[in-house]
Amino acid sequence: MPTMPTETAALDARPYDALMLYSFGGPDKPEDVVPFLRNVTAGKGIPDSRLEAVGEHYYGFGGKSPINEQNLALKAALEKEIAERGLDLPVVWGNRNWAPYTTDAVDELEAMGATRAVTLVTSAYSSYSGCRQYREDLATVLDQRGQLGPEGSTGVRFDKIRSYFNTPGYVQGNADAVVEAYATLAAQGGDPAAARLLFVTHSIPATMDAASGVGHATYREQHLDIAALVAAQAGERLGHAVEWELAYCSRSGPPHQPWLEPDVNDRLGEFAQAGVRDVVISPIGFVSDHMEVAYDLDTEALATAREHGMVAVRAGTVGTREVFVRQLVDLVLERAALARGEDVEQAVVGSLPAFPSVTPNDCCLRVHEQPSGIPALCSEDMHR
Ligand SMILES: CC1=C(CCC(=O)O)c2cc3nc(cc4[nH]c(cc5[nH]c(cc1n2)c(C)c5CCC(=O)O)c(CCC(=O)O)c4C)C(CCC(=O)O)=C3C
Ligand SMILES: [Fe+2]
Repeated sequence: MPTMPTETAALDARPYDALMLYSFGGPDKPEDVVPFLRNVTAGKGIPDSRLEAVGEHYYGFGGKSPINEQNLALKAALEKEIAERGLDLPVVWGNRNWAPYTTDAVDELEAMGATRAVTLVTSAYSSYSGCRQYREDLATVLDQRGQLGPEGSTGVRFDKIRSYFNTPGYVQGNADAVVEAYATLAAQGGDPAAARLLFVTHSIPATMDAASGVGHATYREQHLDIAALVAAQAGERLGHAVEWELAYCSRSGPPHQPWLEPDVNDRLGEFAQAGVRDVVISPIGFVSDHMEVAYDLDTEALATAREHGMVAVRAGTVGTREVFVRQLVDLVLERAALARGEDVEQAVVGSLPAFPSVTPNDCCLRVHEQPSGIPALCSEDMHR
């Protein structure tokens, strides 16, 4: 193909002819809640009591999770950024647990004649839940469609961009949101200079955290690495030191099973006991204000803080912030250059290296050294 100057930008996404935005999914209406929860929890050993409670969280929001609209907004923002760069890369959206499902996205890719897609999952960190589970589900769906061979897809090929928690755009987007939250705290009569910064992410079983550390830092370590950066960037801009720590939300699983701790509510209680009155909560584990944020933080954790008489503000998620969307498109182009075999400089921040986009075969298992037997795409053995 001749490289005419007007086509230069458009060629940058080669070999990809589509971008797949791949997310969790959530119910759109009350009738969806139970089937959605069944999809999420099939074979996961989550107690019925927890499922009933989570169902109530959704019903409290009219049976509708905000996540689908947030993904549509992210899709639109990506399309805009892609168009502004003169790239020809249609975006399709699919979810693991609700419509449009993974298989719907594959149908759409086929209908548009795509042959090789680059995948962007809406999880910034590497663990079973944010990395391998997506790759397993994609392989399983291809298998159900009769499109899985020993090296991966025999139909549309799928690559993925690397985990992006330690990229400049992700960290800056979170730091911007934290700075804004400190201003809100001051406007609400809080004392920003005294406020603690409590980062929050999704708790996972301790065994899953251990398994997340094959070939790279664990899920917990990934958070600690960039939390330090977000706090330092925010502190510099606020003009005072920021004391921070990491807590967890949304624990499920049976009570005897260890999950990452402390729980955000427990930690807020301890803060109150220690005389801390002002808190900024930064949900660095999540990319949008979906139910885990809207319920577990905005409803539950903020109520806990109020009960203790604290002034607490929840910082935003990166959502569709420009700095984040630009970063995602940069990562798509970086992945494309890697696929073309070019030498590319991978932008990273913090002390950890760029995470792999073709993972070790035993990357992010549910349990260390216990392969599920379920094939997972985008690994050394299954890179198609
Ligand atoms: C690390 C992580 C993220 C963050 C990364 C990312 O953002 O992807 C995340 C995101 C999300 N989790 C979500 C919802 C749920 N997660 C559940 C259960 C679980 N999550 C886990 C982990 C994670 N989950 C784990 C280890 C379980 C136990 C089951 C298992 O071992 O796999 C359950 C079952 C009930 C319950 O146990 O709570 C639900 C309903 C939604 C949708 C929200 C909406 O609808 O707006 C989103 C974005
Ligand atoms: Fe979850």
